[in-house]
Amino acid sequence: MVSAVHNSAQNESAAPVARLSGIRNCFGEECVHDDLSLELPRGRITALVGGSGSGKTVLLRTLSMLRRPDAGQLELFGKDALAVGERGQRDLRRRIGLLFQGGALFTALTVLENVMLPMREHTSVRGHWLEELAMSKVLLAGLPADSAGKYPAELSGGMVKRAALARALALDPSLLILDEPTSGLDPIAAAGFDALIRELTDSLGLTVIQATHDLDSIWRGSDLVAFLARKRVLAFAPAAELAQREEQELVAYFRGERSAEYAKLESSQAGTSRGNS
Ligand SMILES: Nc1ncnc2c1ncn2[C@@H]1O[C@H](COP(=O)(O)OP(=O)(O)OP(=O)(O)O)[C@@H](O)[C@H]1O
Repeated sequence: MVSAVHNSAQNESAAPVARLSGIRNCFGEECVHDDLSLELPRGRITALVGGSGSGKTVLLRTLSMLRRPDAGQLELFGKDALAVGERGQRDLRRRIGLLFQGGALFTALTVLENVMLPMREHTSVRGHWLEELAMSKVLLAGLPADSAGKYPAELSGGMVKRAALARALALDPSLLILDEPTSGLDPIAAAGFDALIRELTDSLGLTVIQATHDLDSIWRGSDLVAFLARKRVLAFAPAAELAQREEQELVAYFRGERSAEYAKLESSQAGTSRGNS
């Protein structure tokens, strides 16, 4: 019995955190995904990229069990997420931290109250322990202690994202799912957010998938890039590898005009920082 438990723990740690295969998602006659497959390796940051409308958000909703696919398999933490029943799904959801576009914080609650909400709902921690635990998440997300008592409207855009991240971390998730976390942030705040995600991934052993259009996040903030096109994950590899591929969508994305402008900016910044050093 002990060794069976041990083996099952070992299997889980070797398996990908999430495995999607043969996924189809349709809205009426229109299918956004068809025969889509993807595996998220443990402890890595995956950037989910693709043109507008390619189905990044729908894929993240599928992965977080907010949307049941029309066909295909979804395995989370080694379990068949579409067959585990309501209670099983609740247990799996607890292991996922979500940060969707806009932050989606409750505006009538302070930052600390927002973070305490999922803790109240899913744990038996109460009283000052609850406050302390929530405070530890606020600090973990890189917010100053005095932001805990503030309302979302009193925070900058970057702080709202961090507050939403603190809430996503509330239940100590193993998988963090982020939908365009740096959109609307200036480049410095965005770089700070990317660095924080990297730090948390490394120190907490998180697995992260983030939909993004941000070239900095793709190149510097991720280990792997899942490129969505033709209703599936057309390619899954580090950005530098994808930039060498010849499929027309990848050429347009990684070697098109926007990329050339980015490369120019990168080399001028590198020149400036060399000049400064
Ligand atoms: N609830 C829905 N009902 C009908 N169609 C939907 C629904 N949700 C998404 N879609 C459609 O699915 C397609 C993919 O949408 P999705 O939001 O996943 O794209 P995206 O890649 O995240 O785009 P963006 O980069 O612009 O955020 C779009 O054509 C969208 O209109």
